[in-house]
Amino acid sequence: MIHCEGLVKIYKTADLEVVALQGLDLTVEKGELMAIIGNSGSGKSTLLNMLGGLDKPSAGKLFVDEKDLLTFKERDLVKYKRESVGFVWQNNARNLIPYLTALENVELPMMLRGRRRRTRALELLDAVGLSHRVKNRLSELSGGEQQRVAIAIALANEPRLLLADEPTGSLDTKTSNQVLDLFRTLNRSIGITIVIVTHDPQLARKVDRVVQIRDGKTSAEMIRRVSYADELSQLDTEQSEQESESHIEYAVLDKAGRLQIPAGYLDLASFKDSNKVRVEVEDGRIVLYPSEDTKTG
Ligand SMILES: Nc1ncnc2c1ncn2[C@@H]1O[C@H](COP(=O)(O)OP(=O)(O)OP(=O)(O)O)[C@@H](O)[C@H]1O
Repeated sequence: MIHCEGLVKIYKTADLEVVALQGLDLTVEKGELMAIIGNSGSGKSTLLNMLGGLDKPSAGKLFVDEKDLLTFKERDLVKYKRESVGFVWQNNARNLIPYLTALENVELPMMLRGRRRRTRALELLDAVGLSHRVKNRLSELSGGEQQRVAIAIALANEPRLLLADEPTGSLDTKTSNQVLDLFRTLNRSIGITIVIVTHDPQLARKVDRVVQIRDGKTSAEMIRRVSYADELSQLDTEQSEQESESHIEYAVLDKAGRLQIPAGYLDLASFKDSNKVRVEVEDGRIVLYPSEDTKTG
């Protein structure tokens, strides 16, 4: 569904250049529900903007649904944004119009495409669990309910890809969980591919795969050992796993053979004061040893 290779984004301001993405590789399968995590400034929103066609990469490859976004003309981008992707933002003022009802808010993007709307808008509001609130103005809804309307709007034009930037950032834990469960339900029921950018490790636990970005590059991947549905059923029978056991962490090995050692591992005394490691192959494994240099001084 998504294939990025060596993606670079440089922002040029009056007197400086910021390299927000530094050769990022990422593949997302069709129908995946995945999260991108990373510290502030690591490049998460930049990546999401590239995936959504809101901004153009400076270099690299970016294919979504086998379409090469780097070759898109302005007209192709408008069509892509309108038909292929849906967005959900943390700040739902970006998605919603407060003085319109929930129903009118969902109808609006469909009107812009000249489509049959009322029935579909009602279906969408039902799908996000808001059939009892269709006539309420946005200003009369809670934060979680507004975010559900935002998700219904994002789905209005039947996109194949849903991009969410900190969608639970302004919600309390219980409401965040409900919104996340909704993402999961939609992912399973309509098979839509969902990419969520987040700081929230709890949110990251609820998806099948988490990709970590550091300094504009993918640095690690956590892949769920047990499906989320299985984990929930285990919770019911009180055989819950430890948090740390729900995902396996992988370091990312890039095409040039570069590997980023996970944060914390290099704090081991034997590795701490050297910028070299000895690399050996043993029984089909690649093993890293502290370099001899450290021992000899
Ligand atoms: N329009 C822009 N012009 C100049 N620099 C930018 C622009 N947008 C982002 N940057 C810079 O690019 C880098 C990556 O920013 P980005 O917003 O993608 O990070 P992020 O991981 O989403 O951070 P956060 O979690 O704080 O939102 C930062 O150094 C940021 O200051």
